[in-house]
Amino acid sequence: MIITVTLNPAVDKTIYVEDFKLGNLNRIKEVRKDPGGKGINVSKVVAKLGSKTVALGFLGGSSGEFVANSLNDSPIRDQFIRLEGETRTNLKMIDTITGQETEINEPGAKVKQKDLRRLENRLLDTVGTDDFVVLTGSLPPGVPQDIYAKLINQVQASGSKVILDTSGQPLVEGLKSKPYLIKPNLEELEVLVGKKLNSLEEVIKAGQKLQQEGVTVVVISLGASGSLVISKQSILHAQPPKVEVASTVGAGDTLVGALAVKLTAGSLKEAIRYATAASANSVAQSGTQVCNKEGVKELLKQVNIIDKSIKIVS
Ligand SMILES: Nc1ncnc2c1ncn2[C@@H]1O[C@H](COP(=O)(O)OP(=O)(O)OP(=O)(O)O)[C@@H](O)[C@H]1O
Ligand SMILES: O=P(O)(O)OC[C@@]1(O)O[C@H](CO)[C@@H](O)[C@@H]1O
Repeated sequence: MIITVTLNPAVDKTIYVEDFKLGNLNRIKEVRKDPGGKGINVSKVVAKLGSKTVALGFLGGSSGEFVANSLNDSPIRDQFIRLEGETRTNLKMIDTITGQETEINEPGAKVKQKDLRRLENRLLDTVGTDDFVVLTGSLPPGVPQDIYAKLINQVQASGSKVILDTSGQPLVEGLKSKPYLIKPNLEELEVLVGKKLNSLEEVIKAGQKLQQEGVTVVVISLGASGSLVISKQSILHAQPPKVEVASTVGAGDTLVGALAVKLTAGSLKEAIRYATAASANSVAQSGTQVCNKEGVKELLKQVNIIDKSIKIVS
């Protein structure tokens, strides 16, 4: 089973503006609302691909109800803890002329100590000995920076594997607990290593270092350039097919969700092939919509996997 934890979910409000001008009055042409937050998106992917998923985290207020109602209409099992505060609304703006996407995310509702303890207990009650647990997204106010580190230790002690997809200090702390898989994007990796990475070789070296420090699989996502998958056995560059971009919001979550589904049954190479097709399919959907099985199937043959292992001397 794939269990996701979204400590800071959101209603993603996507607004379409024609020729956005900073500092001027801009009028919205169209609005759409989707349940969001990284772990929720991962659960949406897992459900679309036909696997079982449970979603945990915090929800509150009318925005929280909006998210909960959409989960109820899906096969995702809702194990969210209800908070007194209001689940955040994250603004995603698309300029219909340039296609440029701008994201403005709220900090999220404050979490109390007692709610955090309930979440920890619920996660430990839910996790078995052979699950994937996806810990992902930013932390809302009130949650300590080392929460993911703590949850990784608890979950992995039970035999299940953790996929960690976060950034900044929660990622730095989380790495100390050696999660099974991490998926930083290039910018998050550069912040982590404290320098610009100017070539694919430099990115690979940085990923190899993390792998040698104890992460079994390091997946570095590179937007339209695909992803690098670094493990002890291989270094793969997965290149996606060209698609018409509607929204890249949730592309990384789709990569993670599809990887989790396919890693339970197949090789890393086939898992990243499938996940690359899935995330390309997700960027072709508007708002925070994820992939669909038929669309993924159509793109699968167009994914290119290059084995970089032979060229790299570590
Ligand atoms: N324009 C694109 N065309 C095809 N595939 C894409 C495109 N953009 C992203 N992808 C796919 O989606 C994956 C994840 O994208 P990206 O690196 O932007 O993740 P991210 O920054 O974590 O995204 P987010 O935080 O919005 O979910 C990439 O590795 C790639 O396979
Ligand atoms: O503020 P965070 O937790 O870093 O990211 C939250 C978020 O931007 O990530 C998802 C896309 O990956 C969206 O659904 C959501 O709004």
